[in-house]
Amino acid sequence: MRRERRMLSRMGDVTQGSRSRSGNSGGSEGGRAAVVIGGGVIGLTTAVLLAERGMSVRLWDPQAPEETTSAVAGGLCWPYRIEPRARALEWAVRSFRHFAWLAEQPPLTGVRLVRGTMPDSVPPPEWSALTGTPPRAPVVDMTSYLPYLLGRFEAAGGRCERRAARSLAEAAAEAPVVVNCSGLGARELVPDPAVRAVRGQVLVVENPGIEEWYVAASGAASETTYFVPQPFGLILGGTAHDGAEDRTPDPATAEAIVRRCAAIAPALAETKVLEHRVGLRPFRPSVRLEAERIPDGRGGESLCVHNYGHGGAGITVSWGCAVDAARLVGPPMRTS
Ligand SMILES: Cc1cc2nc3c(=O)[nH]c(=O)nc-3n(C[C@H](O)[C@H](O)[C@H](O)COP(=O)(O)OP(=O)(O)OC[C@H]3O[C@@H](n4cnc5c(N)ncnc54)[C@H](O)[C@@H]3O)c2cc1C
Repeated sequence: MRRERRMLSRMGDVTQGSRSRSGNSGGSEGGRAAVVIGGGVIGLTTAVLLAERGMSVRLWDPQAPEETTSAVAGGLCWPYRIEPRARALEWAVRSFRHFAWLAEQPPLTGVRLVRGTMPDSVPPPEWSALTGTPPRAPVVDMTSYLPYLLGRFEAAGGRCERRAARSLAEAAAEAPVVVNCSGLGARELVPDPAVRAVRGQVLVVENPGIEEWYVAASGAASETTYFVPQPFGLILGGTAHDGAEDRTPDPATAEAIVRRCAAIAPALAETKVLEHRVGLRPFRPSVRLEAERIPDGRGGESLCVHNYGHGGAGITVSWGCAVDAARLVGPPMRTS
């Protein structure tokens, strides 16, 4: 755990944030208390960081991690379908460093550094400097990684509660700090009409021996062609349909994905399909990562830090965004 703290402090000093002027003290054992809303990769990562800084953190989500959009993701760390580009790149670069460290313990974390090809895109120099040429990027097995994050959160004293926040005020009534990582749920919770779903469909197939990832995806195209090797099979993708919300896999779409991938790797034409998956990317024209003060329902105020709208790159930017969210939360101990 000490090594993890050292690693995070190298990513950015998270103890120098602004001081809270919260009227709601609600801490435990002298530390400040927080409710994190949302247990996908964004909420879990942020909750880990806050709990490891000594805050008393409760994580609210009516769903288990394996039911989230985060569990559907291909798991390749690459800044795709996320805005604003420049900030996303900074978050991705900082996250890369932490993922590279997690990749030193792949069976535990589910993170590996894997070589691949992206024929259609010229990555920004900051990204190429990290990934090399040809690129070697983090590939995250979400079936291992989400439980790893959960274990790390609980080891740091965090508590998971299977409950939905009906409003931000409900959470504010229970803690001086609320961190809103509700993804697509922010549409209703905030409410924020700028958040919209970008539907993605993928398949998991038996891997005929492919060890490198391949991605042909332009930012705006609704059909992409990619495969990502994972320990449980090869993920084939994909689609990106703006505003579509049907979570049922479409057989014709699945066939078209296999055809496109087989045009690149012919062995994929005959491979056995293990699973169909659909997820809704929580897209926003600009990720919302900022703080505001909200009423706590008792005449005081709580600090609310928003961290949502990460579109097609939530895993890729998760650690960088969590560090910025922690800065906005401020120091772990109560100061007023
Ligand atoms: C097909 C597909 C492939 C993808 N591939 C990649 C990839 O290779 N690399 C990458 O970086 N990204 C990828 N993504 C994008 C990535 O999955 C998302 O950006 C990421 O999962 C967003 O994480 P999140 O935690 O914000 O949202 P989610 O995982 O959706 O979690 C949000 C959680 O908030 C909870 N919630 C909502 N409202 C409330 C409330 N009122 N109270 C309590 N809880 C609430 C929900 O129940 C949910 O569990 C992919 C997405 C899809 C669909």
